[in-house]
Amino acid sequence: MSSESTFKRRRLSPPPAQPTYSLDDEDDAPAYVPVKKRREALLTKLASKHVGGAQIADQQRLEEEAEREEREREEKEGKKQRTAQTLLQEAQEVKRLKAIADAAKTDADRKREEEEKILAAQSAGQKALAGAEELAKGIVYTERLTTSWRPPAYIRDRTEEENDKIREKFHILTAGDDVPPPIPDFRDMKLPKPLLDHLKNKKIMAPTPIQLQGLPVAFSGRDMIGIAFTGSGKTLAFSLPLLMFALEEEKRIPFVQGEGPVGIIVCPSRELARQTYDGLVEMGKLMEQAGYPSVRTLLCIGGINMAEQSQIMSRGFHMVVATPGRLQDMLEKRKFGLTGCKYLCLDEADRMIDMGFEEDVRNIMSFFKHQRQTLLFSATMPKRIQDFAQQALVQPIVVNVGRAGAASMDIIQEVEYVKQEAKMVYLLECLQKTAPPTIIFSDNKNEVDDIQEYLLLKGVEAVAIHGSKTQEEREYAIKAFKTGKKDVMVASGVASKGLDFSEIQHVINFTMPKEIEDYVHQIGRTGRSGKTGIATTFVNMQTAEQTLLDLKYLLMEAKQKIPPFLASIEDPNAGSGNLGCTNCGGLGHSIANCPKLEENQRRTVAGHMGGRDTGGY
Ligand SMILES: Nc1ncnc2c1ncn2[C@@H]1O[C@H](COP(=O)(O)OP(=O)(O)OP(=O)(O)O)[C@@H](O)[C@H]1O
Repeated sequence: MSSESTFKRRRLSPPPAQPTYSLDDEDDAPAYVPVKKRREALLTKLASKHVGGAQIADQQRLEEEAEREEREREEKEGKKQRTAQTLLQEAQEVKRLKAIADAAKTDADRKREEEEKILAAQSAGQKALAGAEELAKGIVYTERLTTSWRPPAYIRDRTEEENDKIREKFHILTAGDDVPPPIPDFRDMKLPKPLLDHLKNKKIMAPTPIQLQGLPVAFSGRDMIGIAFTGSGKTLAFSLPLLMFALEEEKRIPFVQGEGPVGIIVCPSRELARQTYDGLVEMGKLMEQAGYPSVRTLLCIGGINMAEQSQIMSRGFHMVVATPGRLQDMLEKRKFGLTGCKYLCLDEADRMIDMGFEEDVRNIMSFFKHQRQTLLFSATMPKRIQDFAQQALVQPIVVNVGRAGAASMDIIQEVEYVKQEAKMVYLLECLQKTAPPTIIFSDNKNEVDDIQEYLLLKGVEAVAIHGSKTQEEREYAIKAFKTGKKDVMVASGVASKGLDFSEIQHVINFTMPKEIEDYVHQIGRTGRSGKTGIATTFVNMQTAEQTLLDLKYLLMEAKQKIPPFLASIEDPNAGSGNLGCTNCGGLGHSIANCPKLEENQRRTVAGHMGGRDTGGY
């Protein structure tokens, strides 16, 4: 029932009189009083008074004032109309200009926009790289961590222009806020003397570019993405800060059973983890001999009996070097926790994610109970991975030495056309190019075995590693090759990624890897720490044209000889401003036809069941 039917609406008091305005009360006057009326009112007012000279002046002033106000009001009204008109015109103008711009857009612009969309779509389905718990609880760290480390005063006093000059000299690009200064001398990094002596003994006299900028960043506690060529000394750039941090913590309060670690380095392969572990143990021992506190490192990789590590576990340990699978397993079984852990480094981070360890990494991150310093390192770091990894980092600094995905300039790259059936025989001839040691790569486990068998038959001392070999077999092979007992190692790419064998003379890619990033990592086993090496790659009809195009551009970038059959491949995107693939970094294609995208999709569907060697981790 409506209230109207019950109650008669009745006016109880007379309506308020129409508001009247006086000139004395202009402040309260919300409505317009025509100037004519105002003038009349003013004259009436003045007429009622005695008119003297001053009053006439007053009158004139008041009249002028009234006129001015009128003018202003008219102007305002006009402006309002004009504004409305202008906005409309503006909108039309914007539309017109956009149409012109659209028409003028080059194919390259349109392509770039298209690529950005593909990249965005790629990332859209991707969960942020952060711990599951952090993601679930929406924990976001906004403040960067700080440490007590400071560069010496004379370095702190350098101007930003001076710092930029140093970076320029070493071809270092940085991104991020408040980037710590580059330090081109180990002595200025406040390293303890035994460590400085150790570096000198290893003929490590001056920091490499990734070290001279990466170490100050890491010592300062900052999150970081470090990108530098294969063999450019990245391992030291993330191992030294962890060692220093461990020493500091042990010095503060000695660790007992059940305590630690303070930091973790995760590597994509067991061999790479062992290599990093060996380096840390060596430096730790050296420090202990020099009277510094004892710091302990746990190796946590698949294929080894963890009982061997029980002695370390029983004393409390400071550092862990691990592969993702075994580390996750240990954490889930509560063999140790990450409550006090503040340092996480992912070596070959992009590889790890590409190899399908993304979920494992996320799980590992969720065992951290506090904010950590997170560092990602690799020779190749496609933008896709950088963008996605940024979510796990706090105000990160990107340190980039050369283009991500570029090959080391210390490698002579030779690409040869060899028919499939002629490969084995030609391999023997190819081995003569240099003295040993030589590494031969193949992506296929069976082919690795076949090559080794053939070489053994021909009297070549060869060992082999791939994901299906037992841990003992792998360790034996690496040791025999490293110590020079064997001249040749035949390997699947994954099993030997990131391994630092000293003085490899020659890398032979028996099969050109489908992805150019794999090629960069594989040839990167030679030409390390400033020495020159040779890489020979066999290609033939079976090599995809796009892969060949990527290779052609990479050779061009590295100023290498381009064989005629590569030179003759035409780039369908030539001249369209193609800046390479934002997904994998390949220069010969765009993201729209990136082989890696296809591979990722295939892997998602197949659940890592492909025949390709994933290293057995
Ligand atoms: N400042 C330096 N001066 C000379 N040699 C160095 C220096 N730093 C490291 N090295 C040596 O260079 C070699 C390669 O280093 P490292 O394995 O760290 O390279 P990397 O950048 O990790 O390569 P990859 O990407 O292939 O894993 C090692 O033998 C190391 O001892």
